[in-house]
This record gives sequence, C-alpha cells and structure tokens, in this order.
Amino acid sequence: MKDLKYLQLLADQFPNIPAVSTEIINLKAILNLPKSTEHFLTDLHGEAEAFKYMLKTASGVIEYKIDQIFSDSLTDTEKRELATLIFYPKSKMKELHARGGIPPEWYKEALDYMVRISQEVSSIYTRSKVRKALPEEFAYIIEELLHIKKGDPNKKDYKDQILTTIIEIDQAENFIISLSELIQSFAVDKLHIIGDIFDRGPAPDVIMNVLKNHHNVDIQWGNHDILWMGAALGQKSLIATALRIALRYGNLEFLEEGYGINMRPLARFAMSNYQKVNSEIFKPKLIERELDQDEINIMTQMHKAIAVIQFKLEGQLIKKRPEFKMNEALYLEKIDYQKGIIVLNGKEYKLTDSDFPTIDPQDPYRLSSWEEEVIEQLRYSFRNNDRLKADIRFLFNNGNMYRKYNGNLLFHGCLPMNEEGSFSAIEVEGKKYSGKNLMDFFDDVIRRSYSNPDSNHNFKDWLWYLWRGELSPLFGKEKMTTFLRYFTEEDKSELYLEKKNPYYQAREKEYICKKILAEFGLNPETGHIINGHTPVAEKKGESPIKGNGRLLVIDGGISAAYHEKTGIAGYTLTYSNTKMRLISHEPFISKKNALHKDSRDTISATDVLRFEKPQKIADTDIGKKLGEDVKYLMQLLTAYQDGIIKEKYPG
Ligand SMILES: O=P(O)(O)OC[C@H]1O[C@](O)(COP(=O)(O)O)[C@@H](O)[C@@H]1O
Ligand SMILES: [Mn+2]
Repeated sequence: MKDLKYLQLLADQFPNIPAVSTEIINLKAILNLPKSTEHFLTDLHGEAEAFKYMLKTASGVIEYKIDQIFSDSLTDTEKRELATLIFYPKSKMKELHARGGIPPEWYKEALDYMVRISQEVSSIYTRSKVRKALPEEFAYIIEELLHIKKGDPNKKDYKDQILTTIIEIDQAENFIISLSELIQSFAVDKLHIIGDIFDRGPAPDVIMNVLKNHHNVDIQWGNHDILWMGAALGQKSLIATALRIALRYGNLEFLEEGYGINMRPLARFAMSNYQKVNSEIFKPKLIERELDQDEINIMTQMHKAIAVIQFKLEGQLIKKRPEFKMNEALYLEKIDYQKGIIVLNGKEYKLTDSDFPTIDPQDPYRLSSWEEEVIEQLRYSFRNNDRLKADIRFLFNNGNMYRKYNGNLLFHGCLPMNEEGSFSAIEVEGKKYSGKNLMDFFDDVIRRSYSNPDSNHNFKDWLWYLWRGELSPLFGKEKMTTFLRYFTEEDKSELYLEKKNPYYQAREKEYICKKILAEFGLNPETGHIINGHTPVAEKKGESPIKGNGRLLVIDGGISAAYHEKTGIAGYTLTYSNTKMRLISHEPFISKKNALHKDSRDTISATDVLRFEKPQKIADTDIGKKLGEDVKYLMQLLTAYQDGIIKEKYPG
C-alpha cells in the first residue's frame, strides 16, 4: 500500500480503533454543519471608527439576526436599542447610568436577550469551537446558558437563578460586555480585507491593532499597504511617499504617537529651506480635524519638502532600474528652473510653484546633504520601531497578492491585460510572467524583500514598482501623475489623467471574468472575483456588480475623502450559508451618532447570489480538506481491522 507510511504516522495520533472511530464520527458530523459567514471589507484608508463599526455590526448581520429572533416580540426601536447595546455595550450602559441608573429588571431582560442571540449565532459551530472562544472568566456559566433550550420547563428556574445571581453579585455588566464580544465574533467567522488599510485617513495604526486581535482574518495587499511595507523595510522613495500622503491629509498624529516616528528632522529642514511655498497647493487637506495656523504652516512646508525629496529619490530609482520602464516620470530634468516652466512632449507648462532651493539643475535628482540627513533619520525611525515592525510582520504573514477562498478569487486591483483581452506579460531577467504567474512572481518578490531586505537584488525596489508601476496588479494604471497634479495648473488636467489598465473595461464582460477564474483554477460557472481599489461612483449610476454577476467591486469609499465622488460610504460583502449579499453603507458620522440613532442603519442590500440548498462545511475549502482527512482515517481503520497496522492501547 503506497500510503502505508502515511497511515503509520497517522496511527501515532490515533493509536487504536476507538480513537480513529471517534475522529471519523466527529469530522463527518462537522461536514454537515452550516457554512459559517465570511465578511469582506476593503479600502479602509485609515478610517478606524467607520471600520470598527462595520466590524461590530458585521455589516448588518447582527441586526438581521435580531430581526429573525425577535420579529414580533420587540418594536423597531427596541431592536435598535438592543443592537447598539451589542455594538457599544460600555458606552451604552454608561449613558443609562448617567440618565438615572439601571434597574435590575433591565439587566435581566438584556442578559436574556443576549443569551438568545448568542445561542443563535453559536449554533452553527461545534461545541469545542464555541468553548475555545468563550472568555476564560465566565466560560463555564456562559456554556451552561448557551445550552439551555428555549422554553425547556425543566431548566426555567435554573436559568432564572443564574441570571439573578449574576445581577446580585454585580457581574451583569461584565457579562453583557462578554456576550457582546461573543456575538460579534460568532456572527462572522472569517474576515477578508481586500487591501488598502493605510493612507488618507487618520488612524491606520488603530485598524492594524483591531486586525491583529481578530480571530480569523486574511489580507489581500493593496497598493497603499505595499507602500507602507516597503517604507518599513527602509525603501526611501516609499518612506518619502508615505510621509507626503500623511502630510497631504494633515495626519501626523498616528505617525508620531501611534508609530513613534520622529518628524522633527523634517520639520527643522522644511522651516529653514521652504519659506516660500505655494500654500494653495501644499496646505494639508483638512478632512477631520481643526488645526491652528502655525501647525498648518509647518505642515505645508514639510509637505513640499518631502514631495521634492520623493521626486528626487524616484528619479534616482528610475535611472537605476531601467527594466521598470518608468522614464516618463523623470520630471525634474524637464524643468527650466530659470523660467519656472516644465517642457513635456515639446509643450511648455507653467509651474504652480517654481521655488526649488535644494535642486541643482545640473544634477536635479541629487539630494542635498541636509536632505540626505533627513531621509536617513527618517529611515532609521521607520526601521527601528517595534510597533511598526509588528504591524508590518502581520501584513507579510497574513497577506497575499491574491487569495482563492471557497471558490472565489480575491485581489485588490487588477490582473494586467492588453487592449485585446490577453494577459499582459512582464519580462524580468529574460523570463516572462503573465496572468496567474505574474501574480505569483510579485507575491514571491514581496516575500523575498521581507526575508532578505538587504540583499544585493534590491527586492524592495519592486515594492515601489508595485506601488506605481504600469504592470502592477495593485496599481492598475498607466502612470501616476502626482508630480503633475502638484506642479501644473488645473486647466491642464489632461496631464493629470491616470489611464486605467484595460482590465477595468474587460471585467465588465462575463467571458473575461470566467477566463480569469479559470486561469486561477477556479470554477468559472460558480466562482466570483472580488476587487477593491476603484471607488464605485454609485452617484453616477455605476454598478458594483460586473461581468453579469461574476465580479464584485466593493470599494465604495469608506474613505471620507472620497464620499463626494462615490455618493455613499462604502460597500461590504457578506457570504453566509444561504446567500452572498452586497451592502451599501450610509456615511458613518461618529460613534456618538451611531449610539443615539433610534432607527436601524439605512443600508440597502442586494443579494448577489442565493443558494437553493444552504451550504454546509462540506461545500467549503476546509470541508474538502476534512473530507480528505476522513478518507485517510477510514483507510487507517481498515488497516487496524485487517491487522496491517497494530493497535496500541496505553498502559
Ligand atoms: O486623491 P489623492 O490622495 O491625491 O490620491 C490620488 C492618487 O491615489 C491613487 O488613486 C492611488 O490610490 P488608491 O489605491 O486609493 O486609488 C493614485 O492613482 C492617485 O495618483
Ligand atoms: Mn488601492
């Protein structure tokens, strides 16, 4: 028997017939449990509060459960109250105290409702999985409560007494908090983040903390994540870019307080070199916070200083890596510094700001010695910083360029294509990569950049390419026109155009989506592609559902900076045992607002897919693996029965 060796290894774990039988029975039972719910979010862009809210509410899954369980017994307002108690238990109870205190009956009712919801959301998991998820301090009692059947007359007094005692010994609030957390984590089993955690918004560090503590998350890297991963590894152009974006949106707090990055060297340099700045161009876009004028002035100067450093470093890199084919972005050598113009394709354009005190026109990409010092200090800050290191390690360990999960294909941006619908190829050291191979090539380079950051191969440079290169699946545009958007005038906006990869047209067609699914070895008739990256302008009538339902774009722009463009505040997707549902969200205003709303979130939901027969674990990727395990365990059982392998009993 070819597999005998494997069976003998397996026998160490299941040494006799009772042991192997128990495992077979257990696994076969698990295969028949309902598939648990997956939750897909994307393009979080530092918007920690909105993100946390989507996570807490499981994009409507919890309110939906409340509706199901209490359909007729609670009013809509009571249902919303219960929902907010689950989302924000501490704040809600604090408020009730402030409004005159909480009577014991309130606790009893709240506990009773929450136990019922907990029973419902945990019912699809095995006892052992539920047990492992329970908070240690109350595990035994909660487990008892979860297993009392509704209306069981024999247990009524027993349950009553447990709840009463919890209240009497002053533990009701702790129980409510524990049950809320339990409901939130059971409502969704698997979280997928389709990229772009960083940039534009104020608190990516807070989002990272939440993700690091989540029970089951995977990440498909976005261009803004790669930017930060490269910066944390010390890639200088990416460091400059990360800081430029933070300054553009006026977010220094998370850098300094969250990540402990010392911005003083840049501030000192900027104040002494950039007295004359076109502040219309470089003043921070203040999205969330009020800043005082002095702060704004310093940020404006720092913003320009780091932008110039970025363009110099990028120029050096483009020259060093001709294979990136990025010459078009060599702007600094096209400037006439005397006249204050730039010459592009034979045409002259006036610069919006022509003060370049640190540029030597003869050698425009060379950093001045002070700039050199600043970027080295920043690099030191980025590389020697435990908090950032831990976050980036998490991104490398839990992220991918793409992921295949339960028949679907998840990636942030695009699969680069040519106009005629074939996959584009990138040539590296004589080898060509396209389609799935192109994704795998980049995935490999990214991992090498992390495991070997100081290698002579400079894998890190590829992270910069992934941020803004033409064939980057994370970027998906012909070029990035940042320099031109800063330095040329608005009426020349044809210069600002960032032409999207042909993929974005092609994905409207079903046969292209099917071709991509097949390229990745997925079933084109049943699989879906799930993308983020490009905000869907619902306002203009754009639909997030493409390719006759084969592809979903769920970037509706949680990012406050993009609300105006999209007209909504983001899409999320949930995929349960009965349906795949696309939810469009109203703008998240604040936690305070969410706490006081007495109506439910007005989200519109579209069912993208409904299963005639509810899906079971057997239908999922994990189920398929378990099915394989069962096959081997059955062989082991036969081997014991036939005496091919000897059973062992302890003692
Ligand atoms: O609106 P901003 O912050 O200036 O950023 C614009 C830049 O962001 C990009 O859209 C990339 O970011 P996204 O991945 O969020 O789209 C670039 O193509 C563009 O140059
Ligand atoms: Mn993106």
